[in-house]
Amino acid sequence: MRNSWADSVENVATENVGPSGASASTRRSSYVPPHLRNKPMAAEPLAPSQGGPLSGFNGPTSGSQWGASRPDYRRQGGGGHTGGGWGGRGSGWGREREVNPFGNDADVDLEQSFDQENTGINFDAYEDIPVETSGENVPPPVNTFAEIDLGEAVNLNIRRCKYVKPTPVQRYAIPISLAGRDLMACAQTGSGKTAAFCFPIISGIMRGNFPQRPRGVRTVFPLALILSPTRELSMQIHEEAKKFSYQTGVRVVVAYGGAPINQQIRELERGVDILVATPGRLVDLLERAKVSLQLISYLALDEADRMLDMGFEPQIRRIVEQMDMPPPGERQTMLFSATFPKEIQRLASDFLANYIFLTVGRVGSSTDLIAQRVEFVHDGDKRSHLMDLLHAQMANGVHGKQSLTLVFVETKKGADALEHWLCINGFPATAIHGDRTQQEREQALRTFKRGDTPILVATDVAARGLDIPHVSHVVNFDLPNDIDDYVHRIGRTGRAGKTGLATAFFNDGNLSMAKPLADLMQEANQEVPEWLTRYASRSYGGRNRRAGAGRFGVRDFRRDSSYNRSGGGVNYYDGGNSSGGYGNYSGGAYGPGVTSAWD
Ligand SMILES: Nc1ncnc2c1ncn2[C@@H]1O[C@H](COP(=O)(O)OP(=O)(O)OP(=O)(O)O)[C@@H](O)[C@H]1O
Repeated sequence: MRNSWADSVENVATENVGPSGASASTRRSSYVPPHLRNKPMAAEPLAPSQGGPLSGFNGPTSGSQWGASRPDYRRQGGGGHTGGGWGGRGSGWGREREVNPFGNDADVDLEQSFDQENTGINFDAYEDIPVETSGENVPPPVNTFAEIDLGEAVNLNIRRCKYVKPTPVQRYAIPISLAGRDLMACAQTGSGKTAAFCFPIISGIMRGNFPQRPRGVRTVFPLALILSPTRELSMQIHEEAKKFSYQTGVRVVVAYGGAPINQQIRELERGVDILVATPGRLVDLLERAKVSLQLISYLALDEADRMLDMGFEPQIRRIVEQMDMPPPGERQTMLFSATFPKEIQRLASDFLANYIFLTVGRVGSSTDLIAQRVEFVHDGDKRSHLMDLLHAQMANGVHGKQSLTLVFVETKKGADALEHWLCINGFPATAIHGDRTQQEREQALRTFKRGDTPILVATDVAARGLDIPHVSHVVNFDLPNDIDDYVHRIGRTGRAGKTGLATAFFNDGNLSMAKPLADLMQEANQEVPEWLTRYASRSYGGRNRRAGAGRFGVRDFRRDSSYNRSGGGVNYYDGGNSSGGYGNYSGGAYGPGVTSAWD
């Protein structure tokens, strides 16, 4: 029996994070799940018996790791999966047929080698990108996928994805992760971070021998957990991870709020290796003892700075530190984002052990692929100004299925009102925000992606991570209050080496953004209007992470002279190196992020 959407209402309430940052579920803090009862909080984890993330990957040149087949362990736990054929890679799903995530494309071009260019991706755009690593014994980067031993099944999927060579963040992050190292990675929007954490996790699970999962319980024991801040981003990561793990025998399941939890539980019970989840729904599943984190060997936080800011931190700490997940050092932890304020780095370091800090491109910078314009527009003139932009786009043929426009506004009400106004003025539009049902949110994204409604009006719920092809123009109808949010918003265009345009409407209500915006545009070699420079030079205050930051924003906070670990001042970055020029970071005040329509 399928659950109705009404069933999920209660779960939505549980999932949503209130302005205080506490979810309904976190308030039920006295509840102890059955599998944790009579146990100390930090239960001793069942360490992977061999081949786990810390057990000696010999580096990209060490030959194949693919001798042994995977043990048939999944039928012990979850209780739901009865099909055979879990053991072999590429053996499909036993009696359950694995859906081909590539559709009809699955079998094309598999003979082609990685050397053959077959996509329109402009990798030259990334040629001179500055890269910096810090930490001990940083593994060297690779230049090609062929240099990395990800296994034949994953290699086939990389070809099916038409990835010809690794992006810069992948070149550095994948060898680091395959070597079992913890990683805090900062790379520009649209530069392929999802694959950078998925590939090592999938190949690690394929390579590893993990302990048998307990029999006779209905709790499931994933081996990897990927957390992301929004439902749509979790769904997207799930879709990507399914492609990367097609016919590997690695099973990926997603759990997010706003959708029926019972359906997700049934899906989990059929077996799960990699769980992709939003924090609120995961806490719910943990409290119901449907999921145990005892066997987690890999933890990835996408949009990690967002996950650790004021809105999410308590939930993340609860999941990572107060349930049954193995501690840092016994699991491998990877944090990824395009922005990483120093205060967040400091918090994040609690989750990591002897980690490597990697920056590809200037930390928190926008990519040069995005042409940025800023225009002075009074609030009352914004609609007609937007209309002018849209008419000009149409006149230039830049409108329609191949040329989507994403318009960011500050409030949910504002999103609804602008969507309505655009529609009645002849511009098919849709909207996405936190007050819409999950069905409506997904429908809005679908019609936008298809180009049926080539304009999407969105709150910040769509600001991070979403990879929507053909978004050619991002309009900041209302500017955010935080420059990092601006970076993520405009990053919905100019992805994977393609170019894009971002237009911001600025007025006296955005004074605190003047300086960070002018600095950011300058960094990205954009033309800064004189009037904005004048506003910036008046140096309005405001709670901005980047206010006062040096030219290249934040870098590894351990490099600060004030950083002192255990009073010993351990120098964690001696082994680091950099290519490309970084200026000196001169410190920046991080203020609390503005929580809005997040999951
Ligand atoms: N090696 C590659 N070759 C070609 N395309 C790639 C490669 N790696 C990733 N991509 C594509 O690049 C696009 C952006 O990737 P992804 O969504 O992982 O970016 P991201 O860095 O996570 O962005 P954001 O910071 O916005 O979350 C996707 O469409 C993805 O399929």
